[in-house]
This record gives sequence, structure tokens and C-alpha cells, in this order.
Amino acid sequence: MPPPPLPSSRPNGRIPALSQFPAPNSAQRARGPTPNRGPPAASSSSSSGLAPPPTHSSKPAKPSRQVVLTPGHSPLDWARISGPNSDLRGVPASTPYLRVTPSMLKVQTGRKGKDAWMAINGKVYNVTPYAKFHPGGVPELMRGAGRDGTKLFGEIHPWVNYETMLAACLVGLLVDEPEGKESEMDRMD
Ligand code: HEM
Repeated sequence: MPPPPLPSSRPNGRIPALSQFPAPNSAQRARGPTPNRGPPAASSSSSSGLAPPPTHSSKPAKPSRQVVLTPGHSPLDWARISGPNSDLRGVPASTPYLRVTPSMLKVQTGRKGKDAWMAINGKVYNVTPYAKFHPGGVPELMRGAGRDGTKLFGEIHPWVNYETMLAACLVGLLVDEPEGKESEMDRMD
């Protein structure tokens, strides 16, 4: 079977070569040369020639305050021991989640044989089991012990996913002091 006839616009059967690209009357040419191609202008080149530009990692905005954790207390170790089935609340296993009042919280300082409890966004955690795993160190963590640490926590590391990390340590919810107790306090004034 003979090949199909060639289109009449290509008499020699070849795609015509462009003498110039973009073609003189094209839209690309009308826009002018592509910017930012080719060597930088002499005025913008630094004195160090081909040296790479300085990076942002060379000077941290704030020095890290992380401590060296003792062996066996890495974030991975914590993930392992605080897994889905662990209960690190420090209360009898059958205890339901507690309604924790500020006065109950106040005594859980981590001192005098008491565990350290901390409220964050309305949830109360026993942070004692986590203390040696805290990358900021034990004393730093204990600044929030026995009180509502929401503000402090948020000022330092709002990105930390405490809810997942401390799920096994969730003791209960922070609630207001009961009415009777408040009026008793008022009477004392
Ligand atoms: C309110 C009490 C707390 C204070 C005062 C505190 C303080 C700190 C400090 C000073 C650091 C070092 C930050 C740095 O690298 O410069 C840090 C790191 C860290 N803290 Fe806390 N912390 C508190 C509570 C918590 C809690 C409850 C958790 C966990 C659930 C936690 C998890 C972490 C983590 C994961 C880091 C490493 C952050 C990172 O490298 O991005 N902290 N903390």
C-alpha cells in the first residue's frame, strides 16, 4: 500500500525549521526576555564569589533549653511505655475520671510524697511519670505542678501534642470549686 499523500504545505515532507525561536512575531518575543535567567548582575554578586548564601540555620533565634535526658528516657521510650493500654494516672485502676477542683489540684505538687498534677486546657494530668522524659527537664515541668499550666505551656511550646502524649496520665477534668466550699471560704473573710 502506498504511503498517504504529504500535506501540500510541506513540499519537501519535512517540518519547517524555525530560523529563530521564539518567532519574531510571537507572543513570547513580545513579552521580552525571560527574567532571572543567566548570571546575576555584577552589582548583586557578593564579595565571596561562588560561596553559598548564608543559611538561616547558622544563628538560631533562641538557644534551645532542652536538657540531656537520662538513658531510657527518650521520646521513643515514653511512647512505648505510655501506649494505648497503659494507665499511668497513679490512682487505683478502677477509679473513674475525676472532677478535680482547684483545691484538689493545689496539693498535687510533686512534693511530700504526692504526685504532680497539672491542668492544661481543662484536663488534669499526673505528670510525675512523664517528668524524666520531659525534654525541658524536671524543674521546668514542675513549674506547672499543682496548678493550671495552660498559659505557661502555651508560652513555651504550643505545638506540643500533650493530649496524645499524656493520654495515659489523664486523671480527670478541672472543675470549679463546689458552691458550699466557696461560701465557706467567703464566711471566713
Ligand atoms: C507548664 C509546664 C511546662 C514547662 C514550663 C515546660 C518547659 C519546657 C522547656 C523550657 C522546654 C525546652 C524548650 C527549648 O527547646 O527551648 C520544653 C520542651 C518540651 N516540652 Fe515542656 N514544659 C512544660 C510542660 C510540658 C508538658 C506537659 C509536656 C508534654 C506533654 C511537654 C513537652 C515538651 C516537649 C515535647 C518538648 C520538646 C519541644 C521541642 O523540641 O519542640 N512540656 N518544655
